Amino acid sequence: MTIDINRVGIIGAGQMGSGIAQVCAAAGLEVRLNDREADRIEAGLGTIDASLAKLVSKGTLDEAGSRSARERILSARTFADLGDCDLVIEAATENEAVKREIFSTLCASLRPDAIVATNTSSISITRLAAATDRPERFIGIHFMNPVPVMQLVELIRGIATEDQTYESAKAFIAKLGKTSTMSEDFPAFIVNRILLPMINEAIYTLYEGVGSVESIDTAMRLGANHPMGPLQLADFIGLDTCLSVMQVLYDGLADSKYRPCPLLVKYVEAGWLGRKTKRGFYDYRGPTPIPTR
Ligand SMILES: CC(=O)CC(=O)SCCNC(=O)CCNC(=O)[C@H](O)C(C)(C)COP(=O)(O)OP(=O)(O)OC[C@H]1O[C@@H](n2cnc3c(N)ncnc32)[C@H](O)[C@@H]1OP(=O)(O)O
Ligand SMILES: NC(=O)C1=CN([C@@H]2O[C@H](COP(=O)(O)OP(=O)(O)OC[C@H]3O[C@@H](n4cnc5c(N)ncnc54)[C@H](OP(=O)(O)O)[C@@H]3O)[C@@H](O)[C@H]2O)C=CC1
Repeated sequence: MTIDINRVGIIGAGQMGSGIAQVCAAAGLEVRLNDREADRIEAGLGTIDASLAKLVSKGTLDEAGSRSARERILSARTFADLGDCDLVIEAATENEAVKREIFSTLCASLRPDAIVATNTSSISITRLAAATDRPERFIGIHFMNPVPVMQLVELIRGIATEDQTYESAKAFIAKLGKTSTMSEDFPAFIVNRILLPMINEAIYTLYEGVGSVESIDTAMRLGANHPMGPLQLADFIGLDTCLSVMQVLYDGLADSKYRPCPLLVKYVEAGWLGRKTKRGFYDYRGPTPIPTR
């Protein structure tokens, strides 16, 4: 029997957590948004307001729909505030230690029948499940960025995930009006197994001087019809997340073809993480993005 998901908790109010909160609320679900700092939750709510306003200005959503969606999202300062949720989705930083720590403290606050999910881009679902008290009710629910716009959600079962958990997650995604696909639990699943090596290769292309930031992005936008150039997309995803995914691929598949580009490592070490820190392969501090190389 599938569990009908009506109340969703979200941990991590960054670009993904806020987007997931928004689409859940817009679909009529009650949402509790958590982060480790109150100002992060406030910033996440600000992102949601801006995104809802964009949808209203495009005529995709009316004012009343936007207001009622926003009212369905409450701040959750502690994990205890997630205690009445049917599903909790972790969307914190792409770092296994951070996620394991969250799961090891979260579960005691939840109903025994609640489903726990992770939005990880790459990390083993089976390993993360082992940090919970309910591996059979744990699953990967991997949304794409920007969540309000992208149609796909990857579902990834760990070794212990029960059919009922998978079917409940599938029904939840259908309720959001999105399309789910099933990926096996291998490093970075399907989308990022293919997308991130392409982005890493674009960074090598820059590193080796084959082209500038602008020529690489223009080449892929106009020559391969990608909506964003790969370096623009890397900045959009977050260079820290890109590096973490490449490291998971490199460690998990033990193949040198996944070696993270040293230039990517350097940008992350500089704290130039892309749009979220206003500098990456482009500098976003002025009115228009300027290539940094
Ligand atoms: C790393 C991982 O684990 C997995 C991942 O997510 S990988 C990343 C996957 N995502 C991608 O590859 C995104 C690639 N980029 C794109 O598809 C497009 O550039 C984009 C949809 C992001 C923006 O499209 P664009 O045409 O350049 O810009 P823009 O015209 O501003 O936006 C297109 C539409 O989306 C809407 N939109 C964009 N961002 C939005 C947001 N955050 N909230 C609400 N609406 C938004 C715009 O209002 C616009 O709507 P209309 O078509 O109705 O006018
Ligand atoms: N960016 C993308 O395109 C995509 C990302 N993902 C995945 O989604 C997840 C989140 O990514 P994204 O939203 O981009 O990252 P962001 O950096 O935008 O947001 C992460 C948020 O999690 C918070 N956080 C860190 N530690 C904790 C904790 N212990 N408890 C609660 N909150 C915490 C961070 O706070 P602080 O900043 O203070 O550390 C930050 O607010 C990652 O697993 C990522 O791989 C999946 C699909 C696409």
